[in-house]
Amino acid sequence: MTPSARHAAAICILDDWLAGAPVERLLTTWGRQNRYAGAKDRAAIRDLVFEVLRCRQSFAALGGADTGRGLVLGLLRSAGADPDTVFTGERHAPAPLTERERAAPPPLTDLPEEIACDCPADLAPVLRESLGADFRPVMEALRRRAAVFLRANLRRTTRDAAAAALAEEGVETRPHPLSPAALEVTANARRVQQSRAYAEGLVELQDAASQAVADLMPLAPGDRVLDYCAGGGGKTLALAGRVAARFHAHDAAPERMRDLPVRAGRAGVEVTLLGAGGLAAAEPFDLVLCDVPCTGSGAWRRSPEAKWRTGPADLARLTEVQAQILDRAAPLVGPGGALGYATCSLIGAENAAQVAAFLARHPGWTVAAERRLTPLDGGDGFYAAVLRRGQAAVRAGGAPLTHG
Ligand SMILES: C[S@@+](CC[C@H](N)C(=O)[O-])C[C@H]1O[C@@H](n2cnc3c(N)ncnc32)[C@H](O)[C@@H]1O
Repeated sequence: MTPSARHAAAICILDDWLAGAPVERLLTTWGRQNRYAGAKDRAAIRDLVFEVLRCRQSFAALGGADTGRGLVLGLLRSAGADPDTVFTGERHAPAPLTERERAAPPPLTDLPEEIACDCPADLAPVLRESLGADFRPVMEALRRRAAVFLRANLRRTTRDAAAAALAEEGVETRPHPLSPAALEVTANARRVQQSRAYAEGLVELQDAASQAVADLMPLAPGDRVLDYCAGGGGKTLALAGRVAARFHAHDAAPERMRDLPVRAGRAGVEVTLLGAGGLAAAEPFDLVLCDVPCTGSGAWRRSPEAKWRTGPADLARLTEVQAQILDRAAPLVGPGGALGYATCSLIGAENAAQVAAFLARHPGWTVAAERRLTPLDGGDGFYAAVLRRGQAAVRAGGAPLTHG
């Protein structure tokens, strides 16, 4: 496909997305309906669509319309490309620009801050309040594509040996400071899943901040561990990469754990899946981690669709679910054990305020460790806390914590 044809495909997909369809379904359907397009074309179209979604508001302003054409025009203008090289009207290319579309766009510096930095209007107040002085730089960081991170499976290899194995297959990486297991892919990320290192369980795809969250959880050999909101098991496997313990995974939607047995097999770890009925028989645990459902605002670079489809009503519903999960998980923690709480959110109501509300409902629990990460730290935005019954509070680095 020519670059123009790829942009034309992105315009169609974006129009359908604006009409309400989910982006992943649109991309899959487009691929099925256009079999002539090769893997490189599909990847390029996906990249175009995702880049637009990360910057929807500013691109709509630059392109003069919140439509597929307007957004792609805004994308080209933002990149300093000449739109006439794409909007040629030739076969499979978008129609030439109209006079109205040719009108000079407003400079980005003249746009309201929330539009210029692509912050959704509905959640802007809570994001501003939660991020303080970091609001603008974090929102700017969320406009850019996220790096690809790997977690070296330290039960099978070292980080250096995993990097060397990947390099033999052309995948270049460098260590990332957020976790002792984290590697940032610097070249040929698309080859990772076909690599031998991946097939043999030496590495897993996992954001570096997500790894840092797992690192914060207290864990000793032989511990009984429950990942209460396990989903695909990213956190379970990151914990299992640290020590030989007894790992259990649960999820209110058990079908979300369907890939976990295969991933655990590849990593060489054993994970027992527990349904709702199995929890009571398996407790108590030394660590119960609640990686709760959240707005995902810390991961909007990877899931930019959510940025425009999550609002205050979702936030209210999610904070209720988060509180319920903590209340249900806390009794599963045995004496001397820990309750872990994690979100990939940047919003205080889902993070420190959620933990503070739990402490208010459950006298005797304290915060033993806490960490807040934003994309300015390199990975996704995450919040994590470790709660214990009746212990003095210390921050992850050892400094005392105060809670209002
Ligand atoms: C953020 S995702 C988990 C991601 C996963 N821990 C990982 O690292 O790959 C949150 C998960 O919580 C599950 N969930 C939602 N409500 C729940 C509940 N009441 N109890 C347990 N799990 C729940 C969802 O099905 C979803 O899989």
